[in-house]
Amino acid sequence: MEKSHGLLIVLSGPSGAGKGTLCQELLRQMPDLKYSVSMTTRSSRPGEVDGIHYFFRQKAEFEAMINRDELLEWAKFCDNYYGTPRFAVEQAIQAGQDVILEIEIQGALQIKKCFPQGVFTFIVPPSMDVLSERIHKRGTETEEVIQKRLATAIEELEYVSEYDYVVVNDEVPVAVDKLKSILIAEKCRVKRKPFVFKGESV
Ligand SMILES: Nc1nc2c(ncn2[C@@H]2O[C@H](COP(=O)(O)OP(=O)(O)O)[C@@H](O)[C@H]2O)c(=O)[nH]1
Ligand SMILES: Nc1ncnc2c1ncn2[C@@H]1O[C@H](COP(=O)(O)OP(=O)(O)O)[C@@H](O)[C@H]1O
Repeated sequence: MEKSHGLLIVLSGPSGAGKGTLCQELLRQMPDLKYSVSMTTRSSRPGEVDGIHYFFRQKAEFEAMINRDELLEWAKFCDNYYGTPRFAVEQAIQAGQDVILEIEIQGALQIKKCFPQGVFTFIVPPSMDVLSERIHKRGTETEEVIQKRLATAIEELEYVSEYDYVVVNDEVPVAVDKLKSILIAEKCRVKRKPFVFKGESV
């Protein structure tokens, strides 16, 4: 059988919903899955490593990448730029590897336009109180930034209907099992429209 393209999995959800936690566990359990390392202009948090968690870049460099069309999608979120480097994702999918993108909604909607065959999954917390509690406990942002993110979260929840799947992150193992089930089912689909990459004709 001819080798098919990999899956493009898009994971979104409010800040503190648990995307990073679930993604890390999913990658541990599914080591063939490739994590797309995003580019951002925000400062690194303690423990975050350039090139592993994000590519941390200055605004000018980020804007130059936008101008060279080197980002598959990008968005401004809470005063910083975030974007997906195009090359690594396209190369992996073309090689048959499944790729996971952990991105916010504006970016996910851009991806949906160019790759509607992606698997769009939204992570939600069990409640807004739990979200607030988790984001405070994480302790990585100032109170001002936390409040901005919680306000943004309420707007973000309106977009669940744009996604194919929604997973409530109550218990980590349960939510990870759900994500795994989604991926396994998606990989068993009989029909999927092929990806058309930049510069290729349909
Ligand atoms: N559009 C887009 N959003 C991204 C990208 N990388 C990360 N994000 C999103 O940007 C938002 C802020 O991320 P971050 O500053 O790491 O905060 P956190 O979600 O609270 O851990 C989250 O919703 C991320 O999913 C990207 O490449 N593109
Ligand atoms: N199911 C869960 N139960 C309890 N705490 C969780 C759960 N999922 C994530 N957390 C914690 O909540 C905080 C936010 O999770 P994180 O993965 O950083 O969210 P996001 O990447 O969506 O911003 C972290 O401190 C994480 O350890």
